[in-house]
Amino acid sequence: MIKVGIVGGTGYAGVELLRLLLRHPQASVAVITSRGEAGQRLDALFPNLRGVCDLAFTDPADGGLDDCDVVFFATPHNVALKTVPDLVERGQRVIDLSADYRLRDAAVWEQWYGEPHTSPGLCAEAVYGLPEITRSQIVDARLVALAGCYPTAIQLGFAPLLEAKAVDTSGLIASCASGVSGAGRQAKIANLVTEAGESFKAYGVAGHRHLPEIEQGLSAVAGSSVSVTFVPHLVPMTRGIHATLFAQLEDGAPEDLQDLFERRYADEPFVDVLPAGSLPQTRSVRGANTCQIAVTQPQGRDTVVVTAVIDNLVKGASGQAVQAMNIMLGLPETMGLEVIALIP
Ligand SMILES: NC(=O)C1=CN([C@@H]2O[C@H](COP(=O)(O)OP(=O)(O)OC[C@H]3O[C@@H](n4cnc5c(N)ncnc54)[C@H](OP(=O)(O)O)[C@@H]3O)[C@@H](O)[C@H]2O)C=CC1
Ligand SMILES: CC(=O)N[C@@H](CCC(=O)OP(=O)(O)O)C(=O)O
Repeated sequence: MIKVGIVGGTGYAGVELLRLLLRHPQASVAVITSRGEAGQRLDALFPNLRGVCDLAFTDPADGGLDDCDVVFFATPHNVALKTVPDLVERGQRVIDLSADYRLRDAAVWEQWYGEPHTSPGLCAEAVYGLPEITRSQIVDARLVALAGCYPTAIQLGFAPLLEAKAVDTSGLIASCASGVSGAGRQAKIANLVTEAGESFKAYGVAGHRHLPEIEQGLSAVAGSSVSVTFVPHLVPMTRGIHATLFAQLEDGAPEDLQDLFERRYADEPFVDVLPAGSLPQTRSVRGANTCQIAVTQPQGRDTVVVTAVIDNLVKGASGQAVQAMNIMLGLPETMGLEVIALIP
């Protein structure tokens, strides 16, 4: 069995990791941390774990991660930065769900995250964790910087078009909406039912911290600089991201975009290209590690519209983290992830 540690076990991404790992046939959760709930049994905080898990939270300052084969960080930004270098040095394998190592240039990270980056050397070594694009590099990675939630949906949606050099890379547009769990479990007035409910709003229009990550990833796929206008929205639902992606087709683009997408993702267990004429909805992927995608060319004109949905906590975070772990350890990629989405 693989001994696993989770730093940040009281957050939404942490408890989702637990939901998946407690049923993973090859993983055994040895340590799960919380500063605020140290000593408390997990099932006291999360009653869905009664009878499934008799672990208690430990304080991250008390150690315990040394014996783990794989350590997941499900912590806010600028937390993994402080511990990951030591773990990696000791030969432990780390999957960081935060953005601490996602940007290859630490100076760009500092600009967007507003803190000094204390281990810039590891940014170059960290492997970006989006298996459908970086799988071969994840195999031997010591540190996986897991893709963000919006960046996952956006990159999976645009990748086939960019790989085929089918679209103008100077003017991609991504209009996306996220459920409220994307903002984490910490109390924030903006996320109260009374504030976010019965409402729909854009945020971060002038510049969201996922923009440099999205442009970095898409530029790597395209092999040239890609420019994106990214507008996120908050939608009053618990889970889910819906991405509507727009691009202008170039002369010489493949005629049959449906075929392009179907061929690109034919062997991907977690990407489902819907039949022509169907459009995805977030409820079809709730709880599952699936990205559903549709490609449309409205009225046969030169704008292509891709719609993509994921569960932000699964394919956008914890499911993708387990997928990366499976790849790193040479396990079947779908192990522990064969969960069917919840309807309704
Ligand atoms: N929510 C989502 O949809 C997604 C989240 N992510 C990323 O995953 C990470 C976790 O997100 P989420 O679960 O939503 O966040 P939450 O705010 O819900 O949880 C954060 C967790 O980190 C712990 N924590 C906070 N500060 C520290 C610290 N200094 N040292 C150790 N532990 C700490 C908290 O526990 P305690 O305070 O008790 O120690 C808590 O368990 C973030 O980086 C987020 O960006 C990525 C993709 C999607
Ligand atoms: C609705 C909401 O607030 N979403 C968060 C993004 C989700 C997240 O956790 O970001 P990472 O994927 O980078 O970890 C935001 O816009 O900042």
